[in-house]
Amino acid sequence: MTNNSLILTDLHRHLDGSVRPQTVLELAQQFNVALPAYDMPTLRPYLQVIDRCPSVEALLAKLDYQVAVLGDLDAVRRVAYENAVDVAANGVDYGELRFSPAYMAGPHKLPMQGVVEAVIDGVQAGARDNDIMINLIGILCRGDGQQACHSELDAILSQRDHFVACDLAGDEEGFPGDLFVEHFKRVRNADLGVTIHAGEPGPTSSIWQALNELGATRLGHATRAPEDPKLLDFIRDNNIGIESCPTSNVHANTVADYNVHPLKQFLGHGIIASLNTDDPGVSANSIPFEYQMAKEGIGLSDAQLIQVQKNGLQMAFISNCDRKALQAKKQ
Ligand SMILES: O=c1[nH]cnc2c1ncn2[C@@H]1O[C@H](CO)[C@@H](O)[C@H]1O
Ligand SMILES: [Zn+2]
Repeated sequence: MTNNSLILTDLHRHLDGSVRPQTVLELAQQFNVALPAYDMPTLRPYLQVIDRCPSVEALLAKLDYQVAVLGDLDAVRRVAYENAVDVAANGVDYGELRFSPAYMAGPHKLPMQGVVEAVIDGVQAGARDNDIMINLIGILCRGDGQQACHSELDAILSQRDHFVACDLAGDEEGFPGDLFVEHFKRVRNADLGVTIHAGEPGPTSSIWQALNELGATRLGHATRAPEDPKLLDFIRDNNIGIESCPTSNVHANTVADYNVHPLKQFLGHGIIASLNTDDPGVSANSIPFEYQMAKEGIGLSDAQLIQVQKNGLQMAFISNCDRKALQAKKQ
């Protein structure tokens, strides 16, 4: 389903939502973390979505196991390294991994800057060993509130040169984007890109807010964008990239099924939308699986699948020079 002569990307993948189940189990034993079970068949349904969750919140609750086991900075480095290995194993040439320093540091009260450094270290080593290019996106966890998000941003900016962008994730309805205008001013002043989780499950006003007030040039999900035709036009006319994650949307019940996923409509509207995994640790998905479902479930044509793959490279938070260098690898 993917085209080998084109660069394959995964631009929306939470590093702290992509911890291998086996690693969760091993780290839990290492750090004496209580789990509902210690054998994989019994444990798996707690860690991963079996059919679907009733809501985004229910899906996100499953992620908590993945950070509960991060007992020290070596554990953080390990999951970061394994993330890079797993992205490469998906056949991806260029990946963007995002993570929340506060979410990862929280359970064992690790130093946030140390977490950032350990992630950088692990991802760099994994990318080097697997001959793949990976960039990092820092996440601000909306649910922690304004003050905590400023501290989280401090930790990210302490290693500014190792990031390409910042994102806002978590509880979109409880903590709307208006609370984070100052944070994203700081992000833009640091010359970092902006992508925002919006319109999943929040209303179209949340997407407008991300674009107009936070300065987003990319959107995570935006599954509710089709409710407002003017918004779709705006997204197309301003070359806003949409990071679609169909399996995650079906699992979180923000889209009823693949065959009603808006990706097809985005592409039909001329919007730059790409295919991504979101949280493979809970969804047990991969980039090849997303392309397969885009064809068989969403019903994209072969030409649309090629367009989606090209869109990934076009939307990437990299320079045009890097884009050309990546594409040259394939020729
Ligand atoms: O699909 C999603 N929607 C909104 N927030 C998410 C999603 N997946 C993960 N996170 C959030 O991202 C941070 C970890 O990277 C956590 O805040 C988690 O709740
Ligand atoms: Zn996400």
